[in-house]
Amino acid sequence: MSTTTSTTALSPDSARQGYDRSRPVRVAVLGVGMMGQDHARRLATLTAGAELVAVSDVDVVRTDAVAAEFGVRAIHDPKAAIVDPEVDALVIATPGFTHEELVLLALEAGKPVLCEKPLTTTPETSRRIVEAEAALGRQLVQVGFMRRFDAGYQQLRALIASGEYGAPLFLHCAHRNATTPPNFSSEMLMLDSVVHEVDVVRYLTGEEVVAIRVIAPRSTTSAPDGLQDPQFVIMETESGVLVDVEIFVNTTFGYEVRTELVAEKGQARIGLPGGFEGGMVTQSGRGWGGSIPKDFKERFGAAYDVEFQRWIDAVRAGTNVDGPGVWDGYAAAAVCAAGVQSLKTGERVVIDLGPRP
Ligand SMILES: NC(=O)C1=CN([C@@H]2O[C@H](COP(=O)(O)OP(=O)(O)OC[C@H]3O[C@@H](n4cnc5c(N)ncnc54)[C@H](O)[C@@H]3O)[C@@H](O)[C@H]2O)C=CC1
Ligand SMILES: O=C1[C@@H](O)[C@H](O)[C@@H](O)[C@H](O)[C@H]1O
Repeated sequence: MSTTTSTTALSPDSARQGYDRSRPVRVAVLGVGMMGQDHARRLATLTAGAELVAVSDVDVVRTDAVAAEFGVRAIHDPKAAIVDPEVDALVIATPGFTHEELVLLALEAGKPVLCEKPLTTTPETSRRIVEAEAALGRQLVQVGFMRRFDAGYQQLRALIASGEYGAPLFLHCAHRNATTPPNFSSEMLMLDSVVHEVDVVRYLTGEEVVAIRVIAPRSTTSAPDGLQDPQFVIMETESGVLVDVEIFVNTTFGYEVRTELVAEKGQARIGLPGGFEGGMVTQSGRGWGGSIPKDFKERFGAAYDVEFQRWIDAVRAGTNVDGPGVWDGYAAAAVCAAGVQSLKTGERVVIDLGPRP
């Protein structure tokens, strides 16, 4: 049964003390659109040690409908959900531009957060979160860069780290979506989509991205008017690994995320049909073929599952984060902002992250 709460009394002391670890972590999901509903289902049905207790969305009709579906509380004011004494931890799945305010409130309430990517949409706002968490003196915020939990990316990282193939030289990436939601802007190809490759490059190489250039080729006729799609992104890491990303978000046919490593003594690829996304390659008669995932929920479904389980395990263990944190979110935001600048000017833009608190 769902109940409706519009405001809840602040209880910062009890929230700061953490929760009773003998029971499941009581989680509220803020923003129950496409991803939030998927995460709510994950928490309600799959993640061990978690209990979905509430959902909250500025769209109150949606809040009530999703709450009723899962039999949890509908909290109409997302800020009230953050300080609710019966909520131990939060998943933020609202649009990126809302993340700063919600994450800062969660930090103030002393509650662990799994915030969907991007951490925020500008380096300045992400930096404020980095500083707020540093001032608190403990990690509370994990960022939803789920590719770090994908078996393919984990294998590729281990291969690079082993040194067996020598130093990495190039990473060739392709990131293709079938279609985009309404209002998807040219900047969002960088801020919403390539932000994943920025994180992947940092995760795979263990290096920061120091420069970026974005080239705007001819646009596909399948893209809405005015949308620069595709784009070609070139990044350089600290040691000079060169990364190219074809970002193409209106392919019309399906979802593909590929990464190819070229190293001194070997090469490796992930994301091809039959690879780690679970696709199958078939041969029969005189034909061969495979299937292409429909979208990220299919391609990275297992990665989101692992991401959530490890996050809940970390919250139960009191470490709160087991994956990318606020610095990773900030670094990605800084690279993406430079990418947006480069898209406008066509120039190579150098990135300076400044000191890490
Ligand atoms: N990791 C991944 O692969 C993916 C991550 N995302 C990320 O997930 C987040 C949500 O994306 P979608 O689900 O696609 O968006 P969506 O538009 O489907 O849902 C967002 C929901 O948030 C609600 N909302 C807006 N402002 C709010 C606020 N201040 N407080 C509470 N609710 C608010 C909206 O009413 C809506 O229901 C974004 O950060 C996006 O970048 C999205 C797709 C895939
Ligand atoms: O995060 C995601 C979306 O927001 C984004 O729009 C897609 O391009 C990504 O592939 C997906 O993982």
